[in-house]
Amino acid sequence: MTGSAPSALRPLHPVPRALSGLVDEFELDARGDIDGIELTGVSLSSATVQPGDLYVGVPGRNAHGARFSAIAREAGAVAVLTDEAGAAEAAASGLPVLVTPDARAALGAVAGWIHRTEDNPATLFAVTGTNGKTSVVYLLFAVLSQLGIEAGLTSTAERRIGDLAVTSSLTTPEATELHALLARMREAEVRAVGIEVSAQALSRHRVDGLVFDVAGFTNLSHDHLDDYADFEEYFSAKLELFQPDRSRRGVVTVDSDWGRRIADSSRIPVTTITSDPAIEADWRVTVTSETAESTEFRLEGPDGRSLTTSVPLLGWYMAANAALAIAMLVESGYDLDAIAHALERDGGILAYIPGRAERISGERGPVVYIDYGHSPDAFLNTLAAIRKTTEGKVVMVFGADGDRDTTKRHDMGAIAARGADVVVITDFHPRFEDPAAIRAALLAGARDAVPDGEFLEIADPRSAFRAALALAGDGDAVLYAGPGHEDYHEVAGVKEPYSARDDARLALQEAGWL
Ligand SMILES: CC(=O)N[C@H]1[C@@H](OP(=O)(O)OP(=O)(O)OC[C@H]2O[C@@H](n3ccc(=O)[nH]c3=O)[C@H](O)[C@@H]2O)O[C@H](CO)[C@@H](O)[C@@H]1O[C@H](C)C(=O)N[C@@H](C)C(=O)N[C@H](CCC(=O)O)C(=O)O
Ligand SMILES: Nc1ncnc2c1ncn2[C@@H]1O[C@H](COP(=O)(O)OP(=O)(O)OP(=O)(O)O)[C@@H](O)[C@H]1O
Repeated sequence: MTGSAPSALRPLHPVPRALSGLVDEFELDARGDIDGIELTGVSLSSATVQPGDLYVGVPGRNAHGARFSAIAREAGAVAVLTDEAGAAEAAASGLPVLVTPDARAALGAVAGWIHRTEDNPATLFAVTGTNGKTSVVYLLFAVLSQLGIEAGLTSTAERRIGDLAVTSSLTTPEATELHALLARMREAEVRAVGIEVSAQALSRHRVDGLVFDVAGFTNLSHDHLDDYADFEEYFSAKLELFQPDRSRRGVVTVDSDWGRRIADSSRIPVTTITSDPAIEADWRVTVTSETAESTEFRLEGPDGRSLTTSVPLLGWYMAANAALAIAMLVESGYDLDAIAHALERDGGILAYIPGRAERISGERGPVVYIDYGHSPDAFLNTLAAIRKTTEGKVVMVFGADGDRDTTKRHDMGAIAARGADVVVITDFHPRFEDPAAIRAALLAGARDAVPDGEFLEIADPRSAFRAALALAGDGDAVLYAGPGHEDYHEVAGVKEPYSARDDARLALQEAGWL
């Protein structure tokens, strides 16, 4: 049930809005004739412009978007919104130009106006945190569907409306895509939407123009320190979601100091949740049984009510994620007893999360998981969960992103070395970096942690996975961390087709285990 083509979902029947109305509403400086022009959409990239769109040219790392105004016009754009720096290039396209001091900052409200997002009756759930966002969004979707509610989601893996899905490019879409998606969801009568909100999205105005009904926080650990100067700055970006201009209510996991700080510093009503018996919170989750196939847990609420259910997913943290999803639903007005009834009827939460500790193996041979975890904390948790349900040895295959936070590599290597019996280091999206240097950094972390550990270095991921499989047998587990749901491998700017899930299935067939 993974997505199809990587295209955005837009409304099928947009109701046009007058360009002059936009100018008045946002007091824009209009240059050129705007009379009679109607807008049916808005795009931040010339590559995604559709006829009737407003093209928005913002400055980027590589270029000013206004440079692509002529291409946008050829694709059907009817006007350009940009800043003063882009105005001349935008005007050269011959389109009318609207100027505003910071076009990216204006974008959320503008996209919301064009797509009439305020008319959307859906309940909006936002999920943030370093790990678990995608999982919570899918768990929200699953429980809502089991309640008979038409649901939608946007995640790192896909944008989904019921059975319709497209592959995602960013974790959180740009405001242009997000508002269009919500308009499409309104057409499909979606009543509730789970939205994965990255720190980058908050910092870059991607969720502007929305106020979420309930925001959820999972945790904070080492990641994205290429984008943020330090943890404090990364934390501040996430904290923004728990303020009145972004969300109405919050449910915050207080297992860590970061969570407690969010709960204390937030200026919206916050309900707390924990899976740590030593911590006080409004909601408490206790894992009652863990197997390779499923995790069962009990959730106790603030008013003495509780439920016991299970997720068909590996690890205590999936129980924590499911409990967070349920608490968010209750905070938005759904009844805990109704949720308990639906889950009991169905024998637990019917969730499928693409590429999150996804079990690829069958009945015979080692248990093989493909996971999207690419941070030290994700490695720690997934390895601990696999260790708990594995009698034999644990073999781990992984690499690290090129051109992304380099400071986490040493810890990733060290945690893998400590948690797995055999570690196979391979390439994972080296992008423009030297792949050998990335592997060396991971190996150094592994060797520093476990000097006499068993480490293999195999650059080609296909060969690396097969080498790992050759070392495993019945009762053992192989964890391939990093690629998750993805269907490409990015080397020097080229995305080569590569699905770890498909390749792992093929390797299991070759080995006679599938
Ligand atoms: C560092 C960063 O955030 N870059 C984003 C930025 O790209 P950029 O500044 O490099 O853009 P640029 O190439 O200079 O182009 C400038 C403008 O011209 C437009 N353009 C450019 C070329 C062209 O032919 N036509 C055209 O219209 C671009 O759409 C852009 O609006 O603007 C682009 C358009 O919106 C984004 O796609 C791009 O995100 C890149 C892909 C990215 O990787 N972002 C990461 C940091 C990110 O946001 N990650 C989080 C992950 C969170 C998690 O893992 O938890 C996320 O939410 O996805
Ligand atoms: N609540 C949690 N606490 C700690 N680790 C978790 C938790 N949930 C998931 N993980 C780990 O993080 C990995 C990534 O999970 P998930 O994709 O749900 O996170 P994410 O926040 O969406 O990350 P990304 O935005 O990079 O996709 C999982 O495979 C698991 O190893």
